[in-house]
Amino acid sequence: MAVFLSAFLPDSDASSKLQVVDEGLEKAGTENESSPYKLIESADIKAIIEPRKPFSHKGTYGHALIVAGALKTMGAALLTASGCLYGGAGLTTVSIPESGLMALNTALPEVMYLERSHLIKIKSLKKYNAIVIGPGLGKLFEAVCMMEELVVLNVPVVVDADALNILSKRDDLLLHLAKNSIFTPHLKEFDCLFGEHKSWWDRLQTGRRMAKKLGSVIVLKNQYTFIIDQQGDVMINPTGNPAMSQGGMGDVLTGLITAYVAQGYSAKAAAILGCYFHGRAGDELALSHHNITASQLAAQIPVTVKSFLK
Ligand SMILES: NC(=O)C1=CN([C@@H]2O[C@H](COP(=O)(O)OP(=O)(O)OC[C@H]3O[C@@H](n4cnc5c(N)ncnc54)[C@H](OP(=O)(O)O)[C@@H]3O)[C@@H](O)[C@H]2O)[C@@H](O)CC1
Ligand SMILES: Nc1ncnc2c1ncn2[C@@H]1O[C@H](COP(=O)(O)OP(=O)(O)O)[C@@H](O)[C@H]1O
Repeated sequence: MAVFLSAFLPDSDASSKLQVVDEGLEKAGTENESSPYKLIESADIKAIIEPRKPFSHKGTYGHALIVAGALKTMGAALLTASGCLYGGAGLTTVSIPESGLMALNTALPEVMYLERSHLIKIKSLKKYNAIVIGPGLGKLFEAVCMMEELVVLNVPVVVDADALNILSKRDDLLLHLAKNSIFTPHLKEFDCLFGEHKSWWDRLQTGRRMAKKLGSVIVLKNQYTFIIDQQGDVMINPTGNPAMSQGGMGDVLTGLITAYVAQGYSAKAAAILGCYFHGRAGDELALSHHNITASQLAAQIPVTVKSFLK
């Protein structure tokens, strides 16, 4: 049965109505004329996800650093940290303003703290297996400097929210960010970064071109989230629902994707796993909840992954 791309877009366009979406990620190898648009299926996730190993310890699952939060948006940093924690990273450290320290220790005692001033000690950042910057960070001069430091560090990063808005004004940073980074914009952030678009079809084509140019993965968030890989192929995430439309939900997704990067998955695999389980956790909760808070969703993630693996 053919699935058409227009079914996954909030608007339709003559071009999108003609595009067929392959079901499953592995179609490329089995059909002569494969489509660049692929629908993620549970079999694809089973092929990617690895069970936790019997002889393992916290070091096995990586150390994630989250650079996020400002005085009035500290919650975004905490939600990102909870996504990372519940996503199974071995160790999670957040770099937030000192004013958030008490909230961090109260809400998430498993998470460690790194002073903002230590972010300029580039060598000390090399020990992290995954770094994310942006949620609730603000656009102040300090945030721009942190973005500059991460470009100098030249390691792949997960870039979200305010860090995306900073990059939208700094092509020099955007183009020099390490390849295999992951960008996680919603519609407004995407258009801020790459220019206004009249249709979702146009937005997707820009996403494909930019993912190739940057050599990175773009996670274009929407009701159906599009994961665009370094070759410009588009993976469509089928999970998620309107009960999830509450603030902070994207911060949890960002933390979850970062957890998978810390655990050693490739940028593409981490983005696919993160989006799929984020939406699936929401779908499970929506069976008994009219709406879902971001914190609730984070706590559901290990339950969802466990039941999926059974
Ligand atoms: N607890 C905390 O600390 C939280 C902190 N947060 C942090 O705050 C920072 C700024 O966040 P922000 O909400 O002010 O700006 P932003 O998300 O850019 O939205 C601006 C406008 O864009 C639109 N829009 C948004 N999403 C859309 C979508 N999916 N699809 C389509 N349109 C969408 C929408 O416009 P409208 O559609 O209403 O015209 C909206 O009004 C950022 O760092 C973030 O991490 C939040 O995560 C919340 C919890
Ligand atoms: N109706 C919906 N259907 C599916 N997913 C949704 C829906 N509403 C929100 N989401 C998901 O929630 C997240 C919202 O992200 P974002 O807009 O960045 O939130 P925030 O900035 O508040 O953290 C995205 O991953 C999006 O796919």
